Amino acid sequence: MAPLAGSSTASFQNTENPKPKLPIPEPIYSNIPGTWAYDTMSRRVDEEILQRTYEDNKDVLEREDFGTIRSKFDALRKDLQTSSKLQMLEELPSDASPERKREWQEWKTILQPFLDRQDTWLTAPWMVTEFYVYRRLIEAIGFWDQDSPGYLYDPFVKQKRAGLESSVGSAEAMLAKIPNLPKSSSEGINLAASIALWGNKMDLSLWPADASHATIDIFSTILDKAQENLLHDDSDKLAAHGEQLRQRGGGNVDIIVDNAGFELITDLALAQFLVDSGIASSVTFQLKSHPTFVSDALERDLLEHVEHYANLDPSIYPNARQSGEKWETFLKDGKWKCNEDNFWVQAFAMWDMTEPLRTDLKERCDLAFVKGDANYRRLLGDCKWDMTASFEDVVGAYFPCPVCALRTLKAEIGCGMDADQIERAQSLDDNWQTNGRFGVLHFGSGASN
Ligand SMILES: O=P(O)(O)OC[C@H]1O[C@](O)(CO)[C@@H](O)[C@@H]1O
Repeated sequence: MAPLAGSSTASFQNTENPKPKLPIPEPIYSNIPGTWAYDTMSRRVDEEILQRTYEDNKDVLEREDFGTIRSKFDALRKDLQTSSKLQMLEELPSDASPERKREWQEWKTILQPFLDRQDTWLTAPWMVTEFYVYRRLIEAIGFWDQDSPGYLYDPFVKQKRAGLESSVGSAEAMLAKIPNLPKSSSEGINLAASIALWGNKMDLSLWPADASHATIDIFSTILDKAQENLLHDDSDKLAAHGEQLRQRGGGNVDIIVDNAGFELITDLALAQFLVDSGIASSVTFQLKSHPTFVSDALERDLLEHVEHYANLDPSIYPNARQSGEKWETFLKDGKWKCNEDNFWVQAFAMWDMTEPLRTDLKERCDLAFVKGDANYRRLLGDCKWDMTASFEDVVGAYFPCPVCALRTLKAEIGCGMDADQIERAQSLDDNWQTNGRFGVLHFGSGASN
């Protein structure tokens, strides 16, 4: 089934923000059988992700006081199973805080064009519906409702903890490398970035975690294949920019974080290197404001990861323990900061970044690392760009500051890859766009206005 005529709304707000330099193509829809987007929205989210969420939270979901939450959770699953029409989020109580009202209004802005068209879960753009699943889950839980038994309840905590525990074995070997990386040559920043890039392969929404891998160093094998599996590599540009920041005494670097668990440990390792090398005088972790996409990290996850590592047994995990202690100091000294923002859990294209976040990045941030597949999809507005279209013209042209995307490919979307690399990946692997085997490192200079 082709997308509905006139349904190409990739940009949900009419902001004055700078836009990509090239004409914006159609977004991805999830109504074409055989595509990964279709499988995700018609089956995977309900049968795998929400089913596992139910199993992980069975003890609370079957409690009497969770009755209303359970009904809303089941209703969400039913809506997905029947691909019903989208509906607006529930109205807020009149005494809701300005923050909640604003967040609700932003979702209204996102959803209204598709509510007007009576779109279903499959006919609205994929990015909208996939983010909306998690927002509906948060609504069902009553995550922000102080009177709800689900107040601030994280349904993914069990998986995130398992991911944290199983990260240690691989992380011990990886963290041993970080203090020894050369600080002023491109080799150091390139290896630290490569570690954070390939950390994105270890994604719990695709490959659920269990603690049984806690002593196995799987990641070394992944890193061995890093260069071979990279389909675009701007690490020279990244290193040159990093060196400029280092020479002027260090910049403000942000990491727009993706998954908790092993990937987050690789982000902390990157941030450690950035501070130790003098490339960054401060690192801000941009984190999700509510549980989403199963494994995406909140501030509390980050703090829990740091604490876990700082308390590891030093006779078994000396390097991981030492890093954990160092990370605690960075947080205490204010060299590392955490910032949660609703924008990171919304389906806006990144060129429609909301305020005050956009102005903050524009004025304060000297380099933003954008981690993972879902964030990358948003960089591209989840639109079907020509895969060879330059990253600078698509993202570098509008992003509010210099930007480096570190992504393993998990969705049928991309840009900035040479045709011969695309052909190589196609010939090696039928599922090259979605199975996380291949990665890209893109650098964009950012909009000047
Ligand atoms: O954790 P990441 O890298 O953002 O990956 C999550 C993304 O991957 C997928 O699971 C597949 O595209 C999406 O559902 C989601 O956009």
